[in-house]
Amino acid sequence: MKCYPVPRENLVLSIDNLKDDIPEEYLSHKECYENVIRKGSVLYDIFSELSKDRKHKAHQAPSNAYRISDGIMQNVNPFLLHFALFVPAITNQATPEQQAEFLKHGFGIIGTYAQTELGHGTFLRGLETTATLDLETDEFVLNSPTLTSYKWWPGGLGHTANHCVVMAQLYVKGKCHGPHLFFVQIRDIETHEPLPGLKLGEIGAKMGFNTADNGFLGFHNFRIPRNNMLMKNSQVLKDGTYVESKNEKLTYGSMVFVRVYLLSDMAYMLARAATISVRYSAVRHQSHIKPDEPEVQILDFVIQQHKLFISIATSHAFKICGLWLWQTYSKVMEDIGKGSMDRLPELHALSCCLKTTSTRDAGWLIEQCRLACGGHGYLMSSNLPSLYTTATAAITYEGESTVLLLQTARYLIKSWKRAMEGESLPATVSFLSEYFNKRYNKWENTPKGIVDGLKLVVAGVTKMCAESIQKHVSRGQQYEEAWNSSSVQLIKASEAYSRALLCEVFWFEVDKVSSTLSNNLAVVLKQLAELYITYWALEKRGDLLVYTTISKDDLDKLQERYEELLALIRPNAVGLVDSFDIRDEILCSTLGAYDGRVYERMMEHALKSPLNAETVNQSFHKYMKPVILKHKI
Ligand SMILES: CCCCCCCCCC/C=C\CCCCCCCCCC(=O)SCCNC(=O)CCNC(=O)[C@H](O)C(C)(C)COP(=O)(O)OP(=O)(O)OC[C@H]1O[C@@H](n2cnc3c(N)ncnc32)[C@H](O)[C@@H]1OP(=O)(O)O
Ligand SMILES: Cc1cc2nc3c(=O)[nH]c(=O)nc-3n(C[C@H](O)[C@H](O)[C@H](O)COP(=O)(O)OP(=O)(O)OC[C@H]3O[C@@H](n4cnc5c(N)ncnc54)[C@H](O)[C@@H]3O)c2cc1C
Repeated sequence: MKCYPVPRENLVLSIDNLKDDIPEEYLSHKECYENVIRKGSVLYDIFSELSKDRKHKAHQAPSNAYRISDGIMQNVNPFLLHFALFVPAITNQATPEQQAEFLKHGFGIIGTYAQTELGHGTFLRGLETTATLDLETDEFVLNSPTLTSYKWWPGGLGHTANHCVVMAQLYVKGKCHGPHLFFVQIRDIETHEPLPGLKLGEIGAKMGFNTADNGFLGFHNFRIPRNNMLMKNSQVLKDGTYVESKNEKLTYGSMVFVRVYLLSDMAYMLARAATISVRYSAVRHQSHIKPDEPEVQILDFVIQQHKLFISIATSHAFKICGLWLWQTYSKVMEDIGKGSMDRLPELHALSCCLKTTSTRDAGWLIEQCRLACGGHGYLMSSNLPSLYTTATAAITYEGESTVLLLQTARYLIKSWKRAMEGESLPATVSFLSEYFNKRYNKWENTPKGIVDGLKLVVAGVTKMCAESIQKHVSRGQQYEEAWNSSSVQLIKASEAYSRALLCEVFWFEVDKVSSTLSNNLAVVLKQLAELYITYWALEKRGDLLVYTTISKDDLDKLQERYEELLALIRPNAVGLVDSFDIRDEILCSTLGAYDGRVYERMMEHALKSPLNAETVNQSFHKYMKPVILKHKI
């Protein structure tokens, strides 16, 4: 990701009107939205001034913008899609001339990415919005032919964005050419009124993400210039000639960008949850270990360490793997720019399974951090509930988890077949050839031995899937039916692949840099990486017993080593979460503040509840009192 000058956090955090007088949980749905627009507009203005001052492309957010925005907003920024998908879609899918035209207003326009419809989110080839070329007027006519074709979910679409990139089925001279992207203005810049021929609104309250302004959009004979189709990969000429893309999947490139980004995003989500729960566990004293000694810090309970240290390790795993995946993405994008798309399928497969595993793990680990804080973790003021609802939305958006794992499985099966035919494979799946040629080692109780074992599981499950598909086909099913019949195992193969990748990249990246680090830092990072790998070896002991030569004795030794690692990490636990360096104003947690004044902060926050503004609420006199007096004996 390009590094732009970043607004120093303390500059942004010092701006008075970015502070909230009333905690957001006490605002109405509408007040919440208006509050984030107020704060988001201040940020938007800062980023705009910042980029103009430094002659940077005046439409790209600084690299730490997301982190600052998350903290200031204390919820999702309704301008997020402008930066996350609208601008990347234009810069990746439009010609240079179109980019200059569409982005000439820089921060003067606010966009979103309108792909999902009421009736379709996963199956893009089933999208119903149409864009039909009118040769006479040199325009496309956009329509939503059915209720299910209404765009539904795009962030910022309800009341914030005035432009969007729309995914619609392209029709030229009566022929459908499949989903293509179009640049569409949807509101008047001055008045913000929806343009004629459009039906716009927000989709209603959600489990979380309630400030994202997810909206709906319907088209009725809405006209845009022909040049508004993003034409970098495929074109429609003035005479109606359709020039197809070298690879129709290039249209989906913007989704790969966000999936790659989400690994780092989840690292940050987990860093926050771990900071809150570990610091709280150092402050909270509860119960005894030795009956004749004072109550202990709950962080001294080994089971509490088991619940929390995996989150510290996982945050580092996702950060390191996120950087590795970003480098892969950047290289593949560079290759595509030079006309080679050889590695696009590999990138697609990697981004699908790593996005899924990182978002799923972030979800259950944040929940585990919440539960480890007892009742106080259930308070909104702990910020753990909001972290949970924000993180778990990512399991669904940008590609629903099951569907993406099946995409990776598709790649594994194809790679397995190539291995059977003796073809060479990319490094990320070359272990399939080694397995096929029976070139693998006896179990070793070392991080490398565990990584090799996890790869053997992937190969073994992939082989089992290939055989299952073949079995169903031999019984008369079509390939697609056989694929569906084997999908439970196919998901398992992808999950195993993703876990092996995370363990391998985490361990070897840490091992690679450890010689450049101070001894103390190298030791602690290696302890975290070994904890992560050993944790997952124990979690996946069943598969390891089936597919490797691991023994019961090896597993007992791994369990012992795991518990040793918990004890080794315990003295550094608070220092490790402090090193995430997340300021209180961004952490937004009564339980996780740096000064440890948990109980005072909890009471301060409770007193901000509007209910505590008076000792007796009016409802007593209006409703309770008559009933109490009536039944008073
Ligand atoms: C003011 C201050 C603000 C500061 C903010 C700063 C912000 C900074 C940047 C932050 C960036 C990110 C932050 C994250 C926030 C995100 C917020 C929410 C965003 C949510 C957005 C969305 O949800 S957009 C909609 C997402 N939708 C999807 O993902 C749809 C999923 N479905 C699909 O991808 C496809 O339909 C499918 C793959 C599932 C199936 O399609 P299809 O049936 O056509 O595929 P097949 O299975 O038949 O396979 C066909 C072949 O195509 C290959 N393929 C498929 N997809 C891709 C792809 N994407 N890339 C490459 N190749 C692909 C597939 O492999 C098959 O190939 P073969 O096997 O060779 O046939
Ligand atoms: C908070 C949030 C923000 C969002 N923001 C945006 C946005 O900005 N822009 C945008 O365009 N979209 C956005 N979305 C929509 C999101 O991309 C879709 O919800 C997502 O792609 C899933 O599609 P769907 O909701 O139609 O679920 P479906 O695809 O209908 O999935 C429902 C179930 O069917 C299963 N299923 C579907 N297909 C298959 C298959 N082939 N094989 C096996 N099982 C299958 C799924 O696994 C799932 O269990 C957002 C969604 C959320 C929750």
